[in-house]
Amino acid sequence: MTTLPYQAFLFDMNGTMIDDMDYHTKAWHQILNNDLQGSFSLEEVKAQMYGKNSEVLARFFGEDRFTQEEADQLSIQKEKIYQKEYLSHLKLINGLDAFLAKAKEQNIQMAIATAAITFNIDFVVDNLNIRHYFNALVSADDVDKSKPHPETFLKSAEALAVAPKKCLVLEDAPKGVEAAQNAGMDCLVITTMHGKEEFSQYTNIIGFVADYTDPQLERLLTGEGK
Ligand SMILES: O=P(O)(O)OC[C@H]1O[C@@H](O)[C@H](O)[C@@H](O)[C@@H]1O
Repeated sequence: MTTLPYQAFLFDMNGTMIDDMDYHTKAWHQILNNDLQGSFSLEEVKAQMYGKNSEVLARFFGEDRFTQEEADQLSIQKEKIYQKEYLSHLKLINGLDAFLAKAKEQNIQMAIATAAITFNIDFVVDNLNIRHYFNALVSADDVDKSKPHPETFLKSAEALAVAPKKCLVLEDAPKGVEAAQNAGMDCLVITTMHGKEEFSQYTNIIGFVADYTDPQLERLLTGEGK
């Protein structure tokens, strides 16, 4: 029997399972500038919007600007804008449906490990009818610190009862790859929003793919090498 290189796949969600990061950038841009009277460019927003929504708000306006309640309200407000704009475009990245089905057949444990709140995970998994593929869902609501802190990935590995070394993280963002590296996990990068050159400082990357039809992915499901 061939041994598979990884026992678990930990999927980042936004930008990795669905190609929606432009919609997050625009929703943040609207909240930060129109509702909160900031003056941030789309480029600044794109570079700084990683992690939990409360962390993003603190990064732009400082730790003391909002109470937890205000931050939670702004977070929901931002996700409602995002969901309304993105809904008619919502679909899995090419080839992911077949990849999930094959991984499930091979008994690979799978989790969604995201900085998004549960409200957005539900929006994605229920509209796309893919909840049954996942053995664990770890959201912003489940961790103290989000990416690049390793907590999201370590909690996911723990929930699946798989050692970090046996987990492969699938990510699209540099801060997510950094979180995987901090968790002692290998990472496969999906180049939806960030180019290969933006990841040069990381040592845990096993490959770059544009989508899930890339033949490189076969070896993860067949056990031929790592
Ligand atoms: O960890 P993931 O799945 O890439 O999600 C990240 C995004 O999740 C969104 O909900 C946040 O508002 C974004 O700011 C963040 O970049």
